[in-house]
Amino acid sequence: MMDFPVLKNDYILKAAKGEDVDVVPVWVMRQAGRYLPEFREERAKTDFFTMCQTPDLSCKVTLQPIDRYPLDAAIIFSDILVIPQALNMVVEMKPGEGPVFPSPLKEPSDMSRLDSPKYVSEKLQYVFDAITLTRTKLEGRVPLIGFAGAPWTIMAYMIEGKGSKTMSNSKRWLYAHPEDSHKLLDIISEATIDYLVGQVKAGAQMLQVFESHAEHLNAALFKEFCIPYLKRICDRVKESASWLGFGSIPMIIFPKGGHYALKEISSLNYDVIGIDWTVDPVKARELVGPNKTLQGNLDPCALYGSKESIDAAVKDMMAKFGKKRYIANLGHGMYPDMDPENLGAFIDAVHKYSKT
Ligand SMILES: Cc1c2[nH]c(c1CCC(=O)O)Cc1[nH]c(c(CCC(=O)O)c1C)Cc1[nH]c(c(CCC(=O)O)c1C)Cc1[nH]c(c(C)c1CCC(=O)O)C2
Repeated sequence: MMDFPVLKNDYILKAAKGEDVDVVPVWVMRQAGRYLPEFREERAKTDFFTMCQTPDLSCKVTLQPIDRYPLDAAIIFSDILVIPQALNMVVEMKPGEGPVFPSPLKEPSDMSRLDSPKYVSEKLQYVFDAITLTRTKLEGRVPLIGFAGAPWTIMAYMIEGKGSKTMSNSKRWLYAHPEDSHKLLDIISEATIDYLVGQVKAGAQMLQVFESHAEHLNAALFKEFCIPYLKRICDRVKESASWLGFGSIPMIIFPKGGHYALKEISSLNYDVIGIDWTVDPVKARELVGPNKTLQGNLDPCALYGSKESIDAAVKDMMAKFGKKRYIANLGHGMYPDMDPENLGAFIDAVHKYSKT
């Protein structure tokens, strides 16, 4: 096990475990990103995936929001789509368009193009190196979060080849090729387990699994095509981390648009459930019960409002969540055209209402 600087702020780890904290911890999704001028300056010089593959650059932009704001966690700068890349698919980041796969999986026979998940950890060593470097450079200021996409979300990208309004290509697989869908989800899950365990070994102190495409499914599809894989990932990663001497690694599941599945998800071993802004925090608490930490859920677009309106929205949000078993966050990521000052107003408001 590596030797890292002593952790000075463990609020988020405590909140994840349900321990009492005197302030509500806060971080935001996409906190390292284009809304920050210092990120855009780096990004202007280097292609997106080259940045991900260069530990010095990944570390540098991961630390940018930590240097600027009193956040309670850092999240490693990378992308969920490094898993399809490690399975032998080409993914490019097109300006103004987002990620694009030039040759997506069209039919189940295309799965023969995929490499074995056995080699994923070797191929993603650059992420582990970025994590180790960043954990060192953080000097114990805050914990470092690692992450991966959930299997359905990754499968949908591999089949659609880009963002999609309907996900009808990938959903066609679920209805027309259920067995092959399970085969693909199994491959992605095995890759993801090794990848997340590798992140823990490299220094990640908490993990988030992004089920960003939950909104396209329903309770029945989620139960068949998501739950078993989310369960396998959580149980196997926790078991390996514990066996390797890292104790109980806190894990967050973020099912974006998955309001219909919250109760089912609460039966899994994730410590934290992230909710998007469409879910009422009081209803979410009823659904998941008292033994899970909730994370979220301000509408990111609230950051387009005035500082006063952000303050009022945070006050309302925090009254609904309460201060126990709660991690403050947005209901999804920052957008590139947001004012960095307004993120500061969000974080200040969380601190203000977490004290009173
Ligand atoms: C679906 C998804 C992806 N990537 C990710 C998800 C899950 C979260 C979600 O639901 O948004 C996860 C992700 N992507 C990125 C991070 C870094 C850590 C952080 O949150 O700060 C994380 C955790 C950096 C990024 N990932 C991306 C950027 C912007 C790309 C750029 O700089 O050109 C960043 C900073 C690109 C990306 N990557 C992806 C998309 C759809 C896009 C385009 C979005 C856009 O253009 O704003 C796939």
